[in-house]
Amino acid sequence: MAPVLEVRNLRRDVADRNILSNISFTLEAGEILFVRGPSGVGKSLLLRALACLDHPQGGTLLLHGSPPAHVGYPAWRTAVSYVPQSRASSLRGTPAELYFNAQRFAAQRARPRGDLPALIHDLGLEQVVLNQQWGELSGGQAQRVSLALSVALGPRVLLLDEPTSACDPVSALRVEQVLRTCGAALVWVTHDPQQPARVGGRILELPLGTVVHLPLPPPPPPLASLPPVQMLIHPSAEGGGGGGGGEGSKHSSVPALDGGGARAGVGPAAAAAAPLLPASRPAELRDGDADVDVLYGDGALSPPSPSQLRGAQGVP
Ligand SMILES: Nc1ncnc2c1ncn2[C@@H]1O[C@H](COP(=O)(O)OP(=O)(O)OP(=O)(O)O)[C@@H](O)[C@H]1O
Repeated sequence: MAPVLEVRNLRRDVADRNILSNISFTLEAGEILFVRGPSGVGKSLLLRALACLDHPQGGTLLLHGSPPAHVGYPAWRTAVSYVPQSRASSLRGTPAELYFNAQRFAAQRARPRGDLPALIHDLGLEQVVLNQQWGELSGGQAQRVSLALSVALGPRVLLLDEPTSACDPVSALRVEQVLRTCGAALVWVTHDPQQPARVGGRILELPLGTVVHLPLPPPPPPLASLPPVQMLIHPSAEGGGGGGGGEGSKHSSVPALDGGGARAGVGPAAAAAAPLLPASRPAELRDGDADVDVLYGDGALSPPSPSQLRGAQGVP
């Protein structure tokens, strides 16, 4: 059977400068490939090419044996989901609205979803973050919420650009555990020298593109043994006194989703694409944006219900 993702001799040039060449690897379902290399070597450019957000200057990409043109670009970006390092400053509205709106993309419809409230819990966040404005969230909160939304949308491959860069050490452990068990194959850019050994998998070393196998990691500590983040901030919260978040709140109700008429500014793919989307973006890479226009052109959206957030089925 064809691997989930196959990359052959990928080349990336920017402004007539060659950044990457001859990058090749395959990724099977659920596999983890860390990407390491010095700052500026081309890690983000690699992820963007894998997500078909930018055109590579050479090489072949295959998803289950099919090239992007056969899969279709919106379907490719749905299956191979890029999670940028930091939230796009253009994001408006709340994470719940963004998640709900993303599900209205044609390529996203009728796909199985993960349990978003459970992911929020496992990442050490309170459910209320789903209803806060993006601009009100801290960098670390926004990073984990973005991850939760991306995992809940159930991609085959997650492209992670330093997913723990804004996290405290306990939150980073939570992110690692959620990601390693989420079921998607992962391409994971990291600058943390210990992270690959903690999580396991393989390492793609840039710029040469050498792939190194890692020994099996020790079993991770159970999530329940990690202190909830709110306890680290407010030690007096021990015992769960009414906070409604953190470890004690897995099954606490999702707060009322009062959309308030605010609409998300962009969908996840468009948000990811924002920094490098010149007007001259090739037409074939733009077709996914039609959904964005539909999304913002069709009036006020109903706020998502708790059951919509929870999803009917597990992540594939
Ligand atoms: N839109 C662009 N225009 C011109 N040069 C760019 C563009 N995007 C990236 N580059 C250049 O390409 C190179 C690789 O950038 P990239 O962001 O992929 O590096 P990186 O390995 O992810 O770095 P870091 O670890 O610091 O995030 C850098 O020299 C960068 O300046």
